[in-house]
Amino acid sequence: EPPVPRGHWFWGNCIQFKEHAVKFLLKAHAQCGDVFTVRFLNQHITMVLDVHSYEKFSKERNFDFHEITKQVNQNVFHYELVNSRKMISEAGQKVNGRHLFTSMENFALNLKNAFRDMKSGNSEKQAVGSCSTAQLSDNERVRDLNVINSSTSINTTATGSSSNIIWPPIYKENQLERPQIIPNPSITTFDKMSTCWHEDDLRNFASRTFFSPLFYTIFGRDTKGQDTSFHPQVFHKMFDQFHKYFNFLWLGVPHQLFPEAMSAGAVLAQQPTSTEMMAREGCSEYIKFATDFMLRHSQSEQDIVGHNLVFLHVNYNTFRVVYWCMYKLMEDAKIMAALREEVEEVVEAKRSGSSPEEAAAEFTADDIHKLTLVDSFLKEVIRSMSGVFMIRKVLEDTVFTTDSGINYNIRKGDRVAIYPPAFHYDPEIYEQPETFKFDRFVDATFYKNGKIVKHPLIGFGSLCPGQKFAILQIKWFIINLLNSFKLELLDGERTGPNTNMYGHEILPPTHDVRCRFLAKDSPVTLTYVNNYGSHKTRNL
Ligand code: HEM
Repeated sequence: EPPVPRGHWFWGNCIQFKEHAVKFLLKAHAQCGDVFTVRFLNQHITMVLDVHSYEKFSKERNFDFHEITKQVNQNVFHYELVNSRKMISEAGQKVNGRHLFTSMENFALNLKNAFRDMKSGNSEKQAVGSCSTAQLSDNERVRDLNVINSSTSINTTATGSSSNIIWPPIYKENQLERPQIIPNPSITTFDKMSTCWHEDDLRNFASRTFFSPLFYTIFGRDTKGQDTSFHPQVFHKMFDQFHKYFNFLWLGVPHQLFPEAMSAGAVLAQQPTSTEMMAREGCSEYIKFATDFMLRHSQSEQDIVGHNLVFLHVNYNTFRVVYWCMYKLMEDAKIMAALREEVEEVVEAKRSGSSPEEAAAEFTADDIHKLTLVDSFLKEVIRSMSGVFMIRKVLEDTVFTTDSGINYNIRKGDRVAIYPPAFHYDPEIYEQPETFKFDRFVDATFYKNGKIVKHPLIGFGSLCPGQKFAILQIKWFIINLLNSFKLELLDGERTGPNTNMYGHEILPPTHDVRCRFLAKDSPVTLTYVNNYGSHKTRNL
């Protein structure tokens, strides 16, 4: 049986893990070997800390991921997905193959709009939604969404005591009784932001340039063009608040202990009905498929709300990576200069038209992937910031044979995990793992125990269906960002990953930083070209 590292008689290894998961696991590995079992209160997780055993681990049929997602869905988002294996496997195809390119095309359009709005000042119109108390149940009536119109802050508060707020909200059987989201008339416009530098919190800047297009790519836009509480900036703010408690919630600690998470959850539950959602312009194929699937399996509107939030939750990882990309570019002038040079060179080579106004450059997915420094930089961000478990439930007593041929008896009912951050910070695989080296992955091969590591970067686990889409989105964002903006940190502003949050797919920062940015004059217009031919053209 795998050995067990020493821990507290009651907490097990909780405290060591919370202090610094990677340091604890690397130390336990040195003492116990490649496979050992840690204990969190009464839950046992067997860690397979051998990078060469990754494929065997991923392919072991008795190690099941669905039991884990079921736990997250129930404990955090309060719903159960009927026929979940089929649903995830079929929905996952909606962001892969030819769908990858159409999804990307939608994202690129939304990104273009977000950048255009940033420059014209439109993105600073913060839509504000509040529920009409006449239309709401008692539980919903206590929520009042106040969004302060400011370039730097959105303040969403729930009036009434938090104990009045119920998460998950209780809907009546009639699906039309879902909370109505009403248009909010208070919209403020701001001056154009071109021609001068603007200061902002990095989260806010990243939210307006990246989270907004991400949100619209998933949920589309209201065809009537109404601004409501179902708005990217409101959801971003609330998700941030909700996510702080994610590790506790999925382990099963009751929501009631976290009033802040409950009030955020109550706001996040205010979504269009499934019919309204599917009619939204640009609603993703993934959401449409999943909603239709769930309706066919007689799932409730509340279940669909829960699923929408799970989907936003997985996409939120992409936002977190983008935050770190922006930060790392600004933190080191050398990195900024090197990536800017690579992007400008490619854009210049591709640009057409003689005057700046006519200048345009087209990129296919292949073109995007050819930028080797952008590629390496993104991998380095994922290496240094991922915090996720690749965790499975053990369905049957299993003899697991590591790559080096050692057998371990793994018990049915336990959990078993690979911990990618422990590989990502293994000094034998990565020289000076604590140092951020943006070009680390250029033409690089990594070794452990003298053998090539086939999968040195495991930030997406083995099952994430969104990996290709996320990578393409982020690279395209970086190219557009460098093409359109100059950006820098304000003096003395520094942050780092919050290592108390290991367990999140991508670590959040310990605190936010202030930055300033300047929209470039007449940047080259960048267009993403769908390799498979635009679905928009095909539909004509
Ligand atoms: C940088 C961005 C992302 C990161 C770091 C990330 C990471 C992960 C990880 C670590 C897992 C668990 C996989 C495993 O244990 O083998 C996962 C699962 C999943 N991810 Fe992602 N992900 C990202 C973006 C996305 C996007 C954009 C989508 C959708 C378009 C997505 C959809 C999913 C889904 C549906 C699952 C659950 C799969 C299942 O239940 O079988 N992810 N992701």
